[in-house]
Amino acid sequence: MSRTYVAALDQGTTSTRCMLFDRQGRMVSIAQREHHQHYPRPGWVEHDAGEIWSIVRRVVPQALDDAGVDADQVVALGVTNQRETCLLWNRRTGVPVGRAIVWQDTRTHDLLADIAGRIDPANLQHRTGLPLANYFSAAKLRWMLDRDPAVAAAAAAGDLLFGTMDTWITWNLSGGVDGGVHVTDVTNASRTMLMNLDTLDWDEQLLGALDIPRVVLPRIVSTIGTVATTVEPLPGVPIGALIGDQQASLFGQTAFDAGEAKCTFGTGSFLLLNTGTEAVRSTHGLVTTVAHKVDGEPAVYALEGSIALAGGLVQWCRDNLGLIRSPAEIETLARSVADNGGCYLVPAFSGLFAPYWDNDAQGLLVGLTSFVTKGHIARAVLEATAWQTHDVMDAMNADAGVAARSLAVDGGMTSNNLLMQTIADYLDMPVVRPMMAETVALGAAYAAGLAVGYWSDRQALRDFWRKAGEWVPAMPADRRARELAHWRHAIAVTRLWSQRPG
Ligand SMILES: Nc1ncnc2c1ncn2[C@@H]1O[C@H](COP(=O)(O)OP(=O)(O)O)[C@@H](O)[C@H]1O
Ligand SMILES: O=P(O)(O)OC[C@H](O)CO
Repeated sequence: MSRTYVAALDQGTTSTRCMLFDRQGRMVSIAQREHHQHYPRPGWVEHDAGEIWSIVRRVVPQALDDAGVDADQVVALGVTNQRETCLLWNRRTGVPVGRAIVWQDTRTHDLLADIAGRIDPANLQHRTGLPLANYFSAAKLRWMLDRDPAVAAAAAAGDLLFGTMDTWITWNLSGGVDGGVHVTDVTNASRTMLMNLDTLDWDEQLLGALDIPRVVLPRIVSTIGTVATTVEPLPGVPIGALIGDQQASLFGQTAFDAGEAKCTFGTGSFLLLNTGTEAVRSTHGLVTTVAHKVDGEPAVYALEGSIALAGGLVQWCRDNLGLIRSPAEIETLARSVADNGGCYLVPAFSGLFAPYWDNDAQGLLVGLTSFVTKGHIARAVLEATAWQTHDVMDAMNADAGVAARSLAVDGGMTSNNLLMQTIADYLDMPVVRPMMAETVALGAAYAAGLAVGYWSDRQALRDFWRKAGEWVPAMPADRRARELAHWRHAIAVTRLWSQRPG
């Protein structure tokens, strides 16, 4: 009998990758391609959903070809995705209405006050687990409908379909205009600001208040459970799981049980703590979200500290400032100096997310003197990620009522040893990285494999987890306290700048 595999499709903010995993949880192939980032105006970030679908059609067969695997050896496919990014498309032609609006986009800023007038933000937060912010999909959808009355009319008439990237890809994978399945899973739906956290269905009060026609919305399904069968580019494979990428990495780190956490450092950074079947409402600026749901079982929830900009700031140093030629160079540059030289950077490019939720904040670089070199700025760039992680961990500990003892990490930035050490120092706790750093795809594969019985239980998956690196805190407490005080002051100055005259 030929060997079988599970495929994972990871549609991220910067790229789309397809990976194959074997029964031991080992990655046997990977095919990856970047898509274009469109910045048509300040604060606007868009993706071309058609380009993303054409990339999916290339990377899936490529991953199989590279491993010499036939389609009938793939027992299941898991789809994972950048979350709040969303679009509308025509159900008869399959053509998107404009570009997808990306989670980092802030164009809906002025709409937020209007939404706050339609529904009390505290009520909104209780229902959805989310603070009123540009980040989530609801305001983006409202913006698309407001932009063009013809779009609003077509949506109300049922001619358009709405979706996050899991929905768009699944609809296309399962046949598109010829019977594509229009679904999203609970983890992605929990990022739209339209799903009720307790009923796990679209919230009628919110749809009414935001004037969203229910007919455009996908059906909400469980995370783990076959929802459709692929038609192309890989025919006849059960789609066993849909799962938001941060929830997928929680699953890939095998943080299945309440009390287990992880932090992923990619374009942004996302710290998630599994809270079990209880949807814990944060009182410290965190988001309540669905971690996963097995079909027929209660949902498992998580508390999340979302940081908008982490590795994306490193890319900005490369692309906009020309400070470095590759992300890895930021470490070399930062190591050229002993410390930050008094320089602090608050990367509030999309406002400040957790735990501050300041939609008006903009980025800030403070402490500049003639002494400061680009090495100090590189340090400040890395420290910004470390301090933001510190702040969300503080909030997490306060909400959970217990202090975490260590932090499991993954994502592209974890190859930066200086950053990992700085995080251990600032959080004053050990940081551990697993051998398999592609935890997002791994989590989607685990979820899809469990759905079709490829793996019989989760314990087998836990046994695959292997530690690859560990960083232990080595910073004197008085230095940490001094640096923290400076960082807090920089945050305060950022928030003061938010109140600048219009
Ligand atoms: N050595 C490094 N030091 C700092 N940042 C890095 C390093 N390597 C990669 N990155 C950052 O990590 C991000 C890519 O990680 P990845 O997990 O692939 O992100 P995403 O899933 O958001 O596309 C990029 O933003 C890049 O700038
Ligand atoms: O694609 P990533 O890894 O940048 O993740 C983006 C998040 O899902 C945004 O909420």
